[in-house]
Amino acid sequence: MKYEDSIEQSAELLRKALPLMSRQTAGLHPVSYAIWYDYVSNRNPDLRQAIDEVMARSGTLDETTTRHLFDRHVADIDADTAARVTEGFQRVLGHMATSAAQAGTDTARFGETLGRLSTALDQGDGHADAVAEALAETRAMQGNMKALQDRFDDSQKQIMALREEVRKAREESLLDALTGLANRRAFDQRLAACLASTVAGGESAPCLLVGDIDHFKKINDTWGHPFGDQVIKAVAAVLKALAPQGALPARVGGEEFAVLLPESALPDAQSLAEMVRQRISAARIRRHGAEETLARVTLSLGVTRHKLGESPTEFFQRADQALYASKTGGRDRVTVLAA
Ligand SMILES: Nc1nc2c(ncn2[C@@H]2O[C@H](COP(=O)(O)OP(=O)(O)OP(=O)(O)O)[C@@H](O)[C@H]2O)c(=O)[nH]1
Repeated sequence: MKYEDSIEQSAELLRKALPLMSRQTAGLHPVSYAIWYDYVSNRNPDLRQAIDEVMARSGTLDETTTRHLFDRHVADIDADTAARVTEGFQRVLGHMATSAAQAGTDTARFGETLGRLSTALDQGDGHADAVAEALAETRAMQGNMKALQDRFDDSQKQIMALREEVRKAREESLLDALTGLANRRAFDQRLAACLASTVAGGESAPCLLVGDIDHFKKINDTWGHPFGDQVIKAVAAVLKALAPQGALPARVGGEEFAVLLPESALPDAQSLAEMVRQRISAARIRRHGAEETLARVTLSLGVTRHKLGESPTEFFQRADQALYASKTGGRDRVTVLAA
């Protein structure tokens, strides 16, 4: 879920979320704010459905359910960021609560003054004084309201900054830091979503390439770990460059890669794997700061096509079997295992 709302949109969503939050038995805190914000924004269908189901069943969200929904549908970010953001929301909402209480006090005081003035006017005495007092009170009230508005605006900005932090953390949690490719977590999520939306028919189906750098341990042992990292980055760059639009190249393990092709014919997936293999085998990776070039780096690959109804694990395992056949068959090759 991405949070890219303008301040105005965010304020509007906040206005919609607050009354919903306040009707629950769970307290008014950042965790409940986060789920109700997503609920009213209508962009998290799974969360919305889950909340609707709980509400239909029990009529309210308690603390445990609120926390559970947050963990499950909103907070897939690391614990440190979640703690920092939670604390930030706490501060902002606390600030807003103080402002709202202050507004209540000011309004009550203003009401009392007007009441007193109205009585004085009814009794017909001290008109001039009463009008002057009313004017002064009105001005003071306007000043207070302006200050209150500024504080709300400030709180909104802080909320936006916190949301941006969550968005970035979430994005980073799906990327492999070394290569910038999708990481295993992102790959698993996309694979599951892709298979869930697959329908029968036609030549096209999800296809999967998995690749593993050959004799990588030897590369590390001979040239050192930093150079091993450089090789991993070079392989990632080839995958990134050759993956067609819509495909997801990912680093799924230390020296293991995968490319998910959501809709492809098996021969096309095979050609892509062959192209990747050739490009890597033809490349010569130079050590940073060194003149000599390295002996060839090669990649073994396995390719398969999804069988309708098959789980992500079964699908991946068959691609892995194909990869294993490439390894045992001599490496630097592509093996295809049809479904
Ligand atoms: N430099 C570097 N090495 C890594 C990283 N992750 C895993 N490795 C190393 O990758 C090596 C994998 O070696 P193995 O699985 O034994 O296989 P291999 O030497 O590649 O041989 P084959 O796969 O059989 O061709 C291990 O030595 C790991 O330490 C990483 O991020 N950077």
